[in-house]
Amino acid sequence: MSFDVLQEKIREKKNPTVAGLDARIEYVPEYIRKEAFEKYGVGLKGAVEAIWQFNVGLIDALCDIVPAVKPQSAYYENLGWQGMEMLERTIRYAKEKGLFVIADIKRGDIGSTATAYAEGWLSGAPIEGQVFKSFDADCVTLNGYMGSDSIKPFLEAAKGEDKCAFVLVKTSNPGSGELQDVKAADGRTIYEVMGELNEQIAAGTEGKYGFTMAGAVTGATYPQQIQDLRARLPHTFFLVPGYGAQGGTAADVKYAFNEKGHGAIVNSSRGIMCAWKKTGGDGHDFQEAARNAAIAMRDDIAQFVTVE
Ligand SMILES: O=C(O)c1cc(=O)[nH]c(=O)n1[C@@H]1O[C@H](COP(=O)(O)O)[C@@H](O)[C@H]1O
Repeated sequence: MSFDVLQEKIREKKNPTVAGLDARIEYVPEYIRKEAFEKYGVGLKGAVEAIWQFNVGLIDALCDIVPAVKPQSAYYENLGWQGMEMLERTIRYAKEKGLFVIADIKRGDIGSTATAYAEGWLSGAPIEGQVFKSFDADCVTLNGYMGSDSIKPFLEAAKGEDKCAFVLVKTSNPGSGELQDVKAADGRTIYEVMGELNEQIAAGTEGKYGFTMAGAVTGATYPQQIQDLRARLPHTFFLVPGYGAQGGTAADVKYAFNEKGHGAIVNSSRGIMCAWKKTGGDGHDFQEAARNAAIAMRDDIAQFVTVE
């Protein structure tokens, strides 16, 4: 329960950032792609092998720098069942390396269906009186805009396992204001209503750092809204995507943290995975480039936030 496990890992590494594992085949250096395609042919199987090699390389290069990784399910789903099997392997490998794994699945559905998702991603599937785990992530992202009954089954599944969830509140994309910034009858914006509902749903699950097991996604591209949400939601841990490739800066994300430098983690996916494309090399240096980009991000944020 709560975000204590993640907050501890952040404190150990003095680094409140998470590396996204969102590989498209064109992000993988050519020498890795070539070898995989020679072995398995140009197709889904070859692409899965190439991305697996890339993920292992990234995890090895980053595991002593970042506390967490966030694979986005879409980049595995688009390779079919072989992609999903590789996602399961990636999650297992990252956990073996001591990383906290946030499975970015953005799910949300009626209670019975949400329970099935929650079993698959968090607690395991109950079969003939036994529980069988598959993806076994530490945390998931959810789209809770269907309401509290679409979130609660995930919190139920996460209970007793030191697991948790992030619920979309104010997202980083350009269209996020179309619905999320609309004012409700009581004058609050929809994202404020969502954030407060989410904090209420999980009330009572606060851990030693004071955060409940239901975190919130607050995009780095909307710093004013992050500031608003930090003030409204003192018990909510924030996932802040949108740093780097989407234009968010360290000065923008600083508002997500409390006075102790706790309560938030900032994501970068393309900025770390694709760093090798900016070194002028042919990709053989992808691990060093990713590592340097992760260190630069950590040091950039440290100019504004000190994690106590
Ligand atoms: O839930 C998320 O992680 C998420 C929410 C959001 O509002 N915006 C957002 O970009 N994301 C995810 O964060 C990652 C951002 O990737 P980069 O822009 O490459 O750093 C992707 O995996 C997105 O799916």
